[in-house]
Amino acid sequence: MAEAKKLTGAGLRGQSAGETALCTVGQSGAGLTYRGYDIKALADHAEFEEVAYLLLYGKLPNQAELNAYKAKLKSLRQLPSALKTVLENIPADAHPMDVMRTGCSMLGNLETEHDFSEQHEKIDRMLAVFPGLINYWYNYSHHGKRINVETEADSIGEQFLWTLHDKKPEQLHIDVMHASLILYAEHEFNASTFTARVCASTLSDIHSCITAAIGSLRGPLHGGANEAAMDMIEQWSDADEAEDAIMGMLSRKDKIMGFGHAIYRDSDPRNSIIKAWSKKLSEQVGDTSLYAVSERVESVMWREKKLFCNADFFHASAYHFMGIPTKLFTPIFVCSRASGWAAHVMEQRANNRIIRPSADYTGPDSSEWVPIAERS
Ligand SMILES: CC(=O)SCCNC(=O)CCNC(=O)[C@H](O)C(C)(C)COP(=O)(O)OP(=O)(O)OC[C@H]1O[C@@H](n2cnc3c(N)ncnc32)[C@H](O)[C@@H]1OP(=O)(O)O
Ligand SMILES: O=C([O-])CC(=O)C(=O)O
Repeated sequence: MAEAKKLTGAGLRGQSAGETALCTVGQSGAGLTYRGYDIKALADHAEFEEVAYLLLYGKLPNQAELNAYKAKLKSLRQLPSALKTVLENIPADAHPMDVMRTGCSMLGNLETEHDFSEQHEKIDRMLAVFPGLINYWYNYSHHGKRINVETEADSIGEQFLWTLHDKKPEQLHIDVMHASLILYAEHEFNASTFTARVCASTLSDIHSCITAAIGSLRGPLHGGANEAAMDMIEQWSDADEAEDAIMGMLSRKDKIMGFGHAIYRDSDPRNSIIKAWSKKLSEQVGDTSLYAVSERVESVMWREKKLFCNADFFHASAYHFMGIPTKLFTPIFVCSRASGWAAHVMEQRANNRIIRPSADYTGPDSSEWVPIAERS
């Protein structure tokens, strides 16, 4: 069994900041479980909605419960017209994560959570709405098209692809989306989830918690790494060119996006799963460079730095092969992680104390007041 990574130093590394029954990350150096279920079993066998239900309702659904849950999510997809108006006013060059953040916040204005007894309703609504929300904005701002978001799609992943391309997606792509959304659904006290929990600890409303988490996920050191990885790998036309470029980046001490992890030591268990899907998709589209480039970057990073791909790296090529524009990669992460964030918000609310750590003061001992006219 691999040893767990030694966790010390800045960034609260290695400090327990609370309890959770939702997820374990890297306890044996590599593993990932949601409520005790291994990530590989979930990604191999479950639909995303089963996993969302597991996180949000505490158990795997039976068939009748799953059918009812999916039917409910399907019935909650429509976008309020005031939300459409807001989306239509956001420019095409806005960052799609800013669109998600604004869209979530606007939904909170229109359908405010007045009482925690409404939390499940509000969460299900967000899960149902998010794919259509981002793709409504994308299609309107980029193609001048007002799409119908009330599709016949059977799942959240299918809904994302359907509303993006305005047509029913093929089965392989739906299968990839289930696996991808499952891999991204939950990850213990990562930065965005912790953000959601800090917000929840003030007894704020669910839309504020999720909006805050979206802002936190946006950064390239967290969810934004899948887009940054794509921007990097698409510059190279073959594996040798990629190797030369990576060697140069390492010599300049550049960060290589999609590699490394705050908790895992020698692998991220999500990588081999999304990598296998990326390979399958590359074969389907007849790709001759991007997958080979990605594999070479992976082997050079391990050879040179013992750094491994995290969940984001092979998501880049997988999403690209499905015709998803790079700027929409991180919003897909939101469509998935909203389930984990919301489960953490509910867990925090159920056993709450306001999160308020201390700081080690490093400023001056004492400063003497100087009237404004005498200041330099
Ligand atoms: C879904 C997700 O959010 S997964 C994470 C997505 N983020 C990325 O892919 C961004 C690239 N990766 C990183 O920036 C980091 O690995 C993080 C933010 C994920 C983790 O950060 P940390 O916990 O501080 O990393 P860690 O302590 O393991 O770093 C050890 C050393 O490896 C280096 N290192 C870590 N990751 C990378 C990388 N991707 N490229 C180059 N060097 C790296 C660090 O700079 C550090 O070097 P130093 O000791 O000389 O300062
Ligand atoms: O756990 C982390 O720090 C980041 C991560 O992989 C995730 O949120 O999925």
